[in-house]
Parts: sequence; structure tokens; C-alpha cells
Amino acid sequence: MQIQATGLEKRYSTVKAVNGVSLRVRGGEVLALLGPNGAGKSSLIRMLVGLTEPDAGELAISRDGKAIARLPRESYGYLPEDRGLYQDRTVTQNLHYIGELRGLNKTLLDTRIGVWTERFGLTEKRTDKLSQLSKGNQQKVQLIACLLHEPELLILDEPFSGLDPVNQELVVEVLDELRAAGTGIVLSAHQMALVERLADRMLLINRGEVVASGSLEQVMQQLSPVESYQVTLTPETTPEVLMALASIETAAVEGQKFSLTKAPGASLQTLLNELSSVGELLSFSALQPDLHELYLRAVGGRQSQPGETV
Ligand SMILES: Nc1ncnc2c1ncn2[C@@H]1O[C@H](COP(=O)(O)OP(=O)(O)OP(=O)(O)O)[C@@H](O)[C@H]1O
Repeated sequence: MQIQATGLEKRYSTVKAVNGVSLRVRGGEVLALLGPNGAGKSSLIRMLVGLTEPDAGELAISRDGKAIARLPRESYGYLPEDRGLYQDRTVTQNLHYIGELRGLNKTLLDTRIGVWTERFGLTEKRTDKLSQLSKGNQQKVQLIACLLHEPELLILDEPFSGLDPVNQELVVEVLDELRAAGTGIVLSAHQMALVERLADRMLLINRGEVVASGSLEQVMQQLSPVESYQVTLTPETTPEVLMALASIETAAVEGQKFSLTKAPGASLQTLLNELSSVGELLSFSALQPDLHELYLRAVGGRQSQPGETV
């Protein structure tokens, strides 16, 4: 199963929620959608599962290389933003209901419900009504409801929300296993550290538009093309002396060390040679901000505003 979206757009009256987003997801890979509140992630996801129609752009779905009009219902599991199970029914009743809708027979359902509730630590809660469960446990039941029919594709709107760190790890582990077994996964999330570990590719969206996309390395490169380093030199020198070197664009003192950014076009070897001409190079390390930091720099101060007019 593959979904290829090209130039998707979605407008709600005066708000352009999604503006020219292209993406692809295939079996065996995880695509993560990142972006601040109101960026357009859920709007994008709703178009992928066919709940809403794009105003513009193309959604091409194919299975075994053959184009199909829309995702067959049994082929995907969808965790919606507004969770949709019955609060006054028990965990088992809810899961049976969902499983039957997906065409599973009772025996198979009993087995799978047993396996998944055990995996998610919910065995003791199976006869509890959903309303009696904590938010995190309800979230786990919702996730199980997406997995029961073993779909080829999982489309998960914020699967980690409401989960404690232990359960977030559990979900990462489960998604990793499903990916290894060939499931394609699209998820939106705000948990950078988890996304860094899980996603094969990511799409950073702000105000409905893609700000950066690709592998973690590619996204970091797009968001932070400047190469920064931290060095210790002896004898001690000054930022002014360092900035006089052709390979250095900026230099600042940080305690006993200097932090530098390399001039565009200068090679690492030239930088090292020039530093060595100033003094003995005692330490040299690359300074790479993490995804969280880069994300904040990319969207900080210009976050999506709900109801923003275009
Ligand atoms: N049904 C709707 N009617 C009108 N406006 C909507 C509707 N759904 C979303 N929007 C608007 O579209 C924009 C994108 O919202 P969306 O829910 O897609 O963002 P999101 O990235 O999923 O946000 P969050 O991280 O808060 O879930 C927002 O400005 C939102 O107010």
C-alpha cells in the first residue's frame, strides 16, 4: 500500500489549514508529521483517510503497484484526533464492536483482544467501562482498536498523547515491530525525542506549509545549515583573532572555550588548518542543536494562529 499526496490544500471558510503539502508513505516506513498546534496536521490526516476531500492537489493510492480510488476500510487503522469509542461500554465490548465492524470473527477477536490487552497492560481492565479508565488507558484501548484487524497502514493522530513515559516507550516498541513487519505508519506527534527515534522520514509543518522534510539528518540540515563547533586553543586567543580567519564566520568566548560557526563554502580541513595556525588545538567538537531546539527556532514566534485569515 502506498499513498502519494501532491500539493494538497484544505481550506475551512477563511482558514487555509493545509497549503500545498506533498508526502509519500509506503509499507515498512514511519512518516511523522510535526508542527505546532493548528499547523494543519489533523486536517492533512483527515484527507489521507478520505474523511474530507482536498480542495486542490492529488491523492494517489496504490496497492501492489495498482492504482485504487480510495483506501479500502480494512486496509488501514485510524486513530482520530477526537477519540471515538463508547464510554458506557467495557473495554472488551468496545473492542469486539470495532473488530466485528472490520469483519473479524469472534474466535479471532477473542484471541487478538487477549494478546493486545495483555501487551498494553490492560488485562485487569477488560471488564471496566471506558469511562472508568484513566486517560492513558483509554488511549491504549483506542490504539488497540486500530490494530485489531492487522491493517497494512496505520494513520495515527497523536498516538502518544496522554501516555506516561513507560507507555510511550511501549507504543514506540509496538510501532517499531509493526514497521518491521511491513506496516506503513503515518503519525502526528509533539514528542520530538520519540519522533527522532521512530520516524524514517518527517514533515515539519507550520501554518499549513512544509517547513522541512526528509530523514532526521535532512531535516536538521534544512533547519540548521550553519555548521557550529566548540574549540579549545592554547595559547589563549580572542574572538577577534579567530574571526579574522577566512574559514570562520562568527566566534564567541564560552568559558575556557570558543564557539565558532564555519564560513559558507569553507572546508573543515581549512578550518582546522587555520585554527592550528593560531595556537595548539586542544579540543574540537561539532555543536549540533537537537531536533527540539531546531523545531523551536523554526516555528517559535510565528506559530499557527487558529482562525488566521488567508
Ligand atoms: N472543521 C474545521 N472547521 C474550521 N476550521 C478548522 C477545522 N478543522 C481545523 N480547522 C482550523 O485549521 C487549522 C489547522 O488545524 P488542525 O487541527 O489541522 O491543526 P493540527 O496541526 O492538527 O493542530 P493540533 O496539534 O492542535 O492538533 C487551524 O487553524 C484550525 O482552527
